[in-house]
Amino acid sequence: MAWATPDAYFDQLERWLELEGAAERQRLTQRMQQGRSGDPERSGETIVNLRIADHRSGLGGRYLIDFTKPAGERLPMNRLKVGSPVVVSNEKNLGEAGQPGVVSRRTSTAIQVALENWPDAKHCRIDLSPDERTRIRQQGAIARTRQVTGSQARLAETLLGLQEPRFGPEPLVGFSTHLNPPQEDAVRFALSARDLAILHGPPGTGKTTTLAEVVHQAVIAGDKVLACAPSNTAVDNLLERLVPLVPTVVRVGHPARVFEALRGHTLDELVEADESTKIIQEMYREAEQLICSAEKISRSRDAYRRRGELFGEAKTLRSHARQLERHVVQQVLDSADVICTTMTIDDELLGDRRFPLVVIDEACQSTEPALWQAVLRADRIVLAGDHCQLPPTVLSSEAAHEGLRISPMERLVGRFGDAIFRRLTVQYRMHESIMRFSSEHFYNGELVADVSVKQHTLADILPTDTAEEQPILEFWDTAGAGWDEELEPDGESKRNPKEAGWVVTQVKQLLDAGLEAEQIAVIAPYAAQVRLLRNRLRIDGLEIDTVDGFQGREKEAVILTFVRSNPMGEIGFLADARRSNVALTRAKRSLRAIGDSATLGGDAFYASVLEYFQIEGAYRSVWELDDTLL
Ligand SMILES: Nc1ncnc2c1ncn2[C@@H]1O[C@H](COP(=O)(O)OP(=O)(O)OP(=O)(O)O)[C@@H](O)[C@H]1O
Repeated sequence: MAWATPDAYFDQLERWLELEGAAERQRLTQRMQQGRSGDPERSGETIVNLRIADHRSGLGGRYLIDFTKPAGERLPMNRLKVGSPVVVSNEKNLGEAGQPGVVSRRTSTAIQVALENWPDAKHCRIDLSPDERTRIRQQGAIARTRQVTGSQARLAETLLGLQEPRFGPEPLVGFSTHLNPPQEDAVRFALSARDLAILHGPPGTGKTTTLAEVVHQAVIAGDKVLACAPSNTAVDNLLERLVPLVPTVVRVGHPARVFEALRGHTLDELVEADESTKIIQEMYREAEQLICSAEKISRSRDAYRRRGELFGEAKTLRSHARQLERHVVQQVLDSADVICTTMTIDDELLGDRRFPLVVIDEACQSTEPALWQAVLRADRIVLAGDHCQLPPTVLSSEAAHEGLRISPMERLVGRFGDAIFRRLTVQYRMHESIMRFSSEHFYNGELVADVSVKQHTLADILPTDTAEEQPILEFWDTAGAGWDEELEPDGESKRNPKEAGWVVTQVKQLLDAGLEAEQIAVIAPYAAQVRLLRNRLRIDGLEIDTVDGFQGREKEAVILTFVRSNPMGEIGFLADARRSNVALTRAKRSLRAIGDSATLGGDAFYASVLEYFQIEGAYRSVWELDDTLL
C-alpha cells in the first residue's frame, strides 16, 4: 500500500474507521433482532440465557458480576475476551437499552463483567458491543497527527514510507538478560534507530523477551519508555517480562483487565498503596459524614443556613480530595521509567507526556488507525511482531478489501525491506522436524531450533513403556475415503464428522499414553468443527480452539484437523497460508494433522505442506485404518 500524501493516507484511515464502526453497529443490531431465535450464540459475540451467580464490589466502585448458565453448563465458544466492551441486556425486554460494561474475567462456565450499574434482570444476555470509545480516540489522534510539524512530522512521514528511516551507530550494550546472538544483535539494532526499527519474531523466538531487553537498555540509558500492544493479554505478557528488569513500571488500564498476578503494578493499586491515599480516603469519609449530618438536621431556626454550610464544607473537602488524588496519580506516573498500556491510550491520564522511546509488541495485530495515538507520543518507535502469522481482525469486508487487514508493520517491512528489521532466528519451542517446514516456507530457512528443544520428544515426558510409539510429525490423508465436510445445520461454518472421530481417537491415545489433558491442544480452522469436538471431548484441561484462538500459544502435543474435503477443491479461508503457519507451529514435541490431499493439494501452499510430510516419512493414509472406521 502506498499513499501519495499524508492527507490521502489519513483520509483512508478515517474511511476505514467509519466502515468498521458501521459494520460493528450493524452486527449488534442484527443479533439483537434475532433475539433468542436462530442461535445468536453461533456468532461468538453473544451469550444468552445467563443468570447472576455471584457479585462483589469492584475497583473504582464498580460491580463485578459473575454470569453463568442455569445449570452451570459450559459457556459456548465466544470472542468476549477480558477487556472487551459488552452490553448486558434483559432477555425479556431486548428493546430496552442494555448496560454497558467490560469483561473482567472468564472461565469455561462463567463470565464476569464490570458494570457501573446493577443490571435489573433475571434472564440476561451479553453482547459484544461496538468499541466507540476506542474509535473516538483513534479519530482524535488522526486529526492531531495531520497537524504535527518538525520532528513529529518527520516520524509520521517515515511511518508512511515517505522518508527513509535513519540509524545511528549501534551502542555497546552490557546485557543483563541471557540472550542469543541474533537477539543481542536485534537489541543493538533497535537501540540505534533514530526514528523506527522493527523486530521480526517468528514463532517461539523470544520476541517479547528481546523487546523487554530493548526497553530495559533504554531505561539504563536514562530514557522513559511507553510500552504498548494491541490487546490487554499482549500488554500483560510484555509487563510480565519487564517487571524483573525494570522495578518502576506502571500498568495503566482498568485493573479488572489485568492478569491477577500483575495487578500490584497497576496504576490503581500503586495509587492505593501511596501514603497520601489514606488521607484522601479519610477526607472522603469526612465529607460523607458532613452530608449525613446535614441531612439529619431537624427543623430549627437556622437549619437551612447550617445545612447549607455543611453541604458547602463537604463539597470543598471532596474537591480537595479529588485534587490530591489527581496529584498522587500524576506522581506515580512521573516516577515510572516505563508505562505499559494498550494502544487505546487514555490521553486525559497521560496528559502531554512524550517518550524518547515507544515500543509496540504484537504489532502485526494492530491496524493502521490504531497506531497513531502511540506515535504522537514518540520520539522513536520500535515495532515487534510477525507478519507471517495472523493479521488483525477486521469486520467490514469493504475495509478489509481496501487493505485494513494489512498491519502497519507488514506494510513497512514491504516498503523498506531488510534495512529496517532484524529477524530473531533461534526458536525455543519446536522439535526441529516440526519447525522446518515453517522455517523454509516463511522465514527463508533461517530458523534454528535451540539445543534444548531440537530433539525433544514426547518420550522425554511420558512413562518409558509407551513412549516410543509417539510420532513427532504425522499427516493422515483422507483422500478418496469419503470423509466429506458438511455445513453445520442452520449455520455457515464447516465441520467434518469423520475427521472429528479420528481426532477423538488420537486424543484418547495420547491420554492413554500418559500425557496430561493440559499438555494437548486440538486445533481446527472452523468454529463448527471446534463446537463438534468440544461436544464429543468433554475433558477437563483439554483445549480445543480455532487457529485464531491459539495464536501466541503452545502445547506439548497438537492435533490439527483441516476440515475441508469437497470435490470442487474449495479451501475458503485456509487459502491464507498465515493461518496454517500459526496452526503448524503450536506443537512443541508432537504434531498430528488430518486432511484431504485431493482438496487441499490443489493449492500450491498445501501441496508443499503435503510434500514436506512425505519427505519427513510422516505421511499416512486413513486407508491404513481399521475398515470399521471408514
Ligand atoms: N535467549 C533465550 N534463552 C533461553 N530461552 C529463551 C530465550 N529467549 C526466549 N526464551 C524462551 O522462549 C519462550 C518464548 O519467549 P517469548 O515469550 O519472549 O517469545 P515470543 O516470541 O514473544 O512468543 P510468541 O511466539 O508466542 O509470540 C519463553 O519461554 C522464553 O523464556
